[in-house]
Amino acid sequence: MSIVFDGISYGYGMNPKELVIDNLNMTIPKTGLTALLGSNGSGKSTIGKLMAGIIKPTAGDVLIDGLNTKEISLGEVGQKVGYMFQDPEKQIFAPTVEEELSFALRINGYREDIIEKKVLKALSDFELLNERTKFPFYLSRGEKQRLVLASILINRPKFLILDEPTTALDIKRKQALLNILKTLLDDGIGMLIISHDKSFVTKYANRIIELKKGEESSYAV
Ligand SMILES: Nc1ncnc2c1ncn2[C@@H]1O[C@H](COP(=O)(O)OP(=O)(O)OP(=O)(O)O)[C@@H](O)[C@H]1O
Repeated sequence: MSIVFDGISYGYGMNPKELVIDNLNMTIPKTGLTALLGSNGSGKSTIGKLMAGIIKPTAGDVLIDGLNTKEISLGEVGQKVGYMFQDPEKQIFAPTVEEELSFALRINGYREDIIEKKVLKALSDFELLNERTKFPFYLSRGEKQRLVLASILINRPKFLILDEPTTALDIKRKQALLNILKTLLDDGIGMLIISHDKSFVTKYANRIIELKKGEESSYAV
């Protein structure tokens, strides 16, 4: 079980000389924590989006458990890989916290009593019980982030990509997030964390990938 980048190139523009990722080959194990580090603009978020199937490679293939992201739907990728954007606000759509949590379950046809149970557990696990009926826009940044994480995890993906999860979190909130991630890792959920915050990610990372202009050098820790 792994996520494989097989000869991946990606460019946002039409000019082939302006590739952000140029013939990248790497395998990311489906368990443990992989940290993806690199300077601004080196292509970290682009790699995250390629892994989550949000964008498709210009050349090469991204294989998730052997399935090519070009050949499966975004929904199918989403059942395997959850992706938390750099800015959590960009992925909150529902008018209340509980509807944000139940949205995907309803689409996937779960019974109402099961949805109720799952939503209650998520609210409790992520300390959002008091926010249940609130308009998500008014939540604090930390609460928004917990809501997004809870909404992703309620669909039970096997792998999680977190893009700069510690931006704007204070030390207490960073520790709270680390505790959540540690529990997920112990439950066997694999993770890729994109970050500038080396001290945060290296705390639990099994493997570090450093990106330099779309080339990777990786080492185990
Ligand atoms: N939607 C887009 N359209 C055009 N160019 C883009 C787009 N998104 C990213 N880029 C460019 O692609 C390059 C890589 O961006 P990416 O966001 O993947 O880097 P990053 O390593 O995550 O950067 P940061 O650490 O600043 O978040 C940058 O030069 C960026 O300007």
